[in-house]
Amino acid sequence: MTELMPVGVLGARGRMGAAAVAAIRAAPGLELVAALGSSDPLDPLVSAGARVVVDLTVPDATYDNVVFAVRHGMHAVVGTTGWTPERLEQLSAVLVEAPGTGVLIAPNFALGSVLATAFAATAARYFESVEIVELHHPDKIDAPSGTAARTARLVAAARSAAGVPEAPDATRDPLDGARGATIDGIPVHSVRLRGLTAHQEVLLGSPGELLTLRHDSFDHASFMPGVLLGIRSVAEHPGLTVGLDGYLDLQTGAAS
Ligand SMILES: NC(=O)C1=CN([C@@H]2O[C@H](COP(=O)(O)OP(=O)(O)OC[C@H]3O[C@@H](n4cnc5c(N)ncnc54)[C@H](O)[C@@H]3O)[C@@H](O)[C@H]2O)C=CC1
Ligand SMILES: O=C(O)C1=N[C@H](C(=O)O)C[C@H](O)C1
Repeated sequence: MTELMPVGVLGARGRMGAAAVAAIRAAPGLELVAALGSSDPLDPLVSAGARVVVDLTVPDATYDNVVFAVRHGMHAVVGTTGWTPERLEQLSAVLVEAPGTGVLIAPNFALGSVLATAFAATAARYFESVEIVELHHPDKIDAPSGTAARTARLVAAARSAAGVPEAPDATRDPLDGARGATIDGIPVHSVRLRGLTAHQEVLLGSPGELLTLRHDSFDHASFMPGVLLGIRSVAEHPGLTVGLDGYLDLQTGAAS
């Protein structure tokens, strides 16, 4: 008989956590052994024998949760936002002490979003201007979204590698916030609106043309295939992987 993979979920009573708990329960080959909330200690992950911990909590808690998992020999699949380049560096140092342990930090588990970000990075060097608009439900606590931050960083890196000059912008003395936040030189605008779930547009403009790359998650179901792929693949990817694209061959769409 094939052994089931024991999985623990942190943030199990949140929007994403509750959806992940249901998806794991329904997934062949996986066994939910712990479903913990904000007031629970983390020890049950260890006593229940979780091999993979899924973190879907809040930016303030996620780093400590992941370090706990790694130090106890568990792999981690993380959807929580708030991972700055400095935090990622700190986590990489922790992982050096735990060879063989894998951590996936995935700002977005929806395949369409992962593809849209990759397309944006590919297109970025060919346009004079790039701006990002992300639109979410008003219960989201972070802004800009983790997806927008990662998209901006990848777009900026691609433009810098190709030697693209700064985007033109004649604005003088704007009202605070009018031009959005700036991540690595890319303007990012955040909308919070009742009725929305998770949406992003990358606008790429050159004289006489506009390319819009838009992705919409209408339901948390969009994230679950990516969560399950992360759980099933993380042990085969020791060290730190940022972005679900690290587990995909985007040329063929297959899991690597
Ligand atoms: N990577 C992806 O595809 C997605 C990522 N997210 C991100 O996931 C995170 C959670 O989002 P939602 O579920 O919408 O938020 P939510 O607010 O509905 O859920 C967060 C849950 O975590 C719990 N929590 C807080 N601290 C905790 C701790 N130390 N241990 C255990 N549980 C703790 C809260 O009580 C709450 O139940 C956010 O950072 C969000 O941006 C959301 C959707 C998709
Ligand atoms: O909070 C959310 O809802 C989402 N958070 C992630 C992010 O910040 O990018 C992923 C998705 O946009 C939904």
